[in-house]
Amino acid sequence: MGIEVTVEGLTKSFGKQTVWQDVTLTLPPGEVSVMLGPSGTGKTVFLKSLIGLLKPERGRVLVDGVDMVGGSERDIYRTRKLFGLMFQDGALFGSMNLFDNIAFPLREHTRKKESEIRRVVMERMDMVGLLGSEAKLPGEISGGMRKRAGLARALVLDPQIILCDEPDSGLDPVRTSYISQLLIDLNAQIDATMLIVTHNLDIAATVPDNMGMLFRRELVAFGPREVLLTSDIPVVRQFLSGRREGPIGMAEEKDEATLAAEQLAGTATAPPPPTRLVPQLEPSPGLPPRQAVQRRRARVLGMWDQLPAAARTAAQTGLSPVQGEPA
Ligand SMILES: Nc1ncnc2c1ncn2[C@@H]1O[C@H](COP(=O)(O)OP(=O)(O)OP(=O)(O)O)[C@@H](O)[C@H]1O
Repeated sequence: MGIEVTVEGLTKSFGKQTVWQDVTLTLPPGEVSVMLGPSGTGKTVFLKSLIGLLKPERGRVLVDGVDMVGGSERDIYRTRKLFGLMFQDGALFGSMNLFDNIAFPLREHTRKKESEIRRVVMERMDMVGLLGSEAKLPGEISGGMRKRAGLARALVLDPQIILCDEPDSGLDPVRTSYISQLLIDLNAQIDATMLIVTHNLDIAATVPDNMGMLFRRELVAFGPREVLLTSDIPVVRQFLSGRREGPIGMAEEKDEATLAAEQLAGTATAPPPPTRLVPQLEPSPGLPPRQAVQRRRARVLGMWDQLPAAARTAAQTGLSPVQGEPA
């Protein structure tokens, strides 16, 4: 099962610019979470802070008993091996074919024999639908294939936590649907804790168990998908409905005058949240059920009293796949 990631009071600045402050959340083990937020709100900086590549000034990131912010370099380096990272562009080496790109972490970090490396690489290439493309160079394949290769490479060290930075960037809607399904299928197969950073509304609606949103240097919300998808927090509504009306402007925040004009015109708010949610994706036929589903069900029922009424209503259908409604 994937490992829990606990973030406590995290604050990151570059010089005088605070990217975000006092971010606190827990990524539940084996569940899929998505972090949303307008461009420039520090989502990539957040991912890099989780693995200790960037150092926040305050707060802790606890992974398997190690603080990825203040722990020793030795502990951080060792714990980083529990993570698989998929960057926006796949971050592949242009001069290496796909096989060698995907084999790279195994050759770098393990003493496995070439025969074993071949077995692992082919298995992961099969998982992401790239068998037969071993000899291709990154420049010879499509953006979607590069992303899948990046994902295969993120998987070779059997990560217990997977971080994906904008898996949809540069992909058409159909390829994005395939990537969404692939992420759910991977979760069913390896039960890893996953955090996906994205702007994509389809991914947000169909993939995660939990969602969060960064805006104006704060974590606006983080919780079960039902809470965010039915939220009436203006910035969350605006983002999820993809409208201009609301607090997010072209330069992230609208100025006071624009907001006041919208209030006057009665266009300041996004439409109300939906009452029924688009169902979350299921693993493809033939794959095992996601183990996270039952754990999450128990977790959400445990916080039932604290959930807003709209989230409870939305959760009632989604949380009762077997029988009976949560009380
Ligand atoms: N190494 C760095 N040095 C200085 N500033 C940085 C550094 N890395 C990121 N930033 C700044 O931090 C802010 C957040 O950047 P980040 O890339 O995390 O945003 P994002 O939410 O991922 O954006 P997008 O959705 O457009 O990818 C930006 O203002 C960026 O310029």
